[in-house]
Amino acid sequence: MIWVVGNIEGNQYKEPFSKGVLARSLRVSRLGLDQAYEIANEIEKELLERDINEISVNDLATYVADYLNNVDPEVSSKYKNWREVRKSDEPLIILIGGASGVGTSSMAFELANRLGLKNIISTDMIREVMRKIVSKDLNPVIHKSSFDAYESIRTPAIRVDAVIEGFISHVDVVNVGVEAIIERSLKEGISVIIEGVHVVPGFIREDLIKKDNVIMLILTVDDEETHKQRFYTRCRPPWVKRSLEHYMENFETIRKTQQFLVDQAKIHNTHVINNVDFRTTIDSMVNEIIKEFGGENDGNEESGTDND
Ligand SMILES: Nc1ncnc2c1ncn2[C@@H]1O[C@H](COP(=O)(O)OP(=O)(O)O)[C@@H](O)[C@H]1O
Ligand SMILES: O=C(O)[C@@H](COP(=O)(O)O)OP(=O)(O)O
Repeated sequence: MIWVVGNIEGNQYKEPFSKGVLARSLRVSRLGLDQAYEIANEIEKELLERDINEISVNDLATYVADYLNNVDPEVSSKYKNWREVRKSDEPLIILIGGASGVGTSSMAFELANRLGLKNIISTDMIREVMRKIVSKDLNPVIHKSSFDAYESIRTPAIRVDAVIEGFISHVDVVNVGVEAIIERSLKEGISVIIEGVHVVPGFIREDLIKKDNVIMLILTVDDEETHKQRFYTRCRPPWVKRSLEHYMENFETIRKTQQFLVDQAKIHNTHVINNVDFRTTIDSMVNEIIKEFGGENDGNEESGTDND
């Protein structure tokens, strides 16, 4: 057996080498699951052949990076960059916004897998909790979808655009919950991905969004027809209870909310990714995250673990 030795706040710990843990940490470098396991397997074999039965986390990381360098230097560099990011004592707060149907939940799930993060919070669920607390009479807009919230605005104000006004009122309320999750995650040191239509540039408090360990990404589907198709695929499985009709009837207003999100992203310098191809989107997200969190590789490995 090989023991991996690490250090947390001056305390040494030892754990058995796990191919599963190593394979998961390799996935950030765009390796498929099979290839990641294969490489983890090979590395274990090599260590055993060299009679290494105890290795520090840092030495293991260097070993892995060197091994990967022979497989593909780009993969090795991604691995090293991500480890740089994980050296930080701060949790990562990743916010993924996008209009209904563009793929925020699918991409959040995939990203969590790639980065080995364990917490994903959907803003739809935050809204659901709020609906139990705030009655329909008191705040009708959050009892609707973001894109048809305008139908329940009570005040007959003079509106430039009712859909956007409804969207803003809707997001503004749910945003209180989003901020609470960010605050709690920062306080507890828990990395989290928060995803959904209620993640909108310009809405989250400046002091939170400006933190070095908080990043926001906006997904879009620029092509209308592709966007429409996403609702078909999403509603196809027989266990899905969401009505396709609801989204098709409101498709134009959903597109309007997307345009609003893009405009807001421009104003607030938020990165926008056109989510067409699954792998390209994930790669762009990983690259942005590594860039934002200062993981540019200088080639020097020191400390940190991958198991957040
Ligand atoms: N890049 C992509 N390529 C193909 N299908 C995708 C992609 N991203 C998401 N989808 C599919 O589109 C549908 C909507 O995605 P979903 O994650 O539910 O969107 P959202 O949470 O933003 O409403 C799902 O069926 C999902 O599998
Ligand atoms: O309010 C909205 O726009 C959608 C967002 O959810 P996704 O479509 O992004 O999952 O929620 P809905 O009311 O359809 O449950």
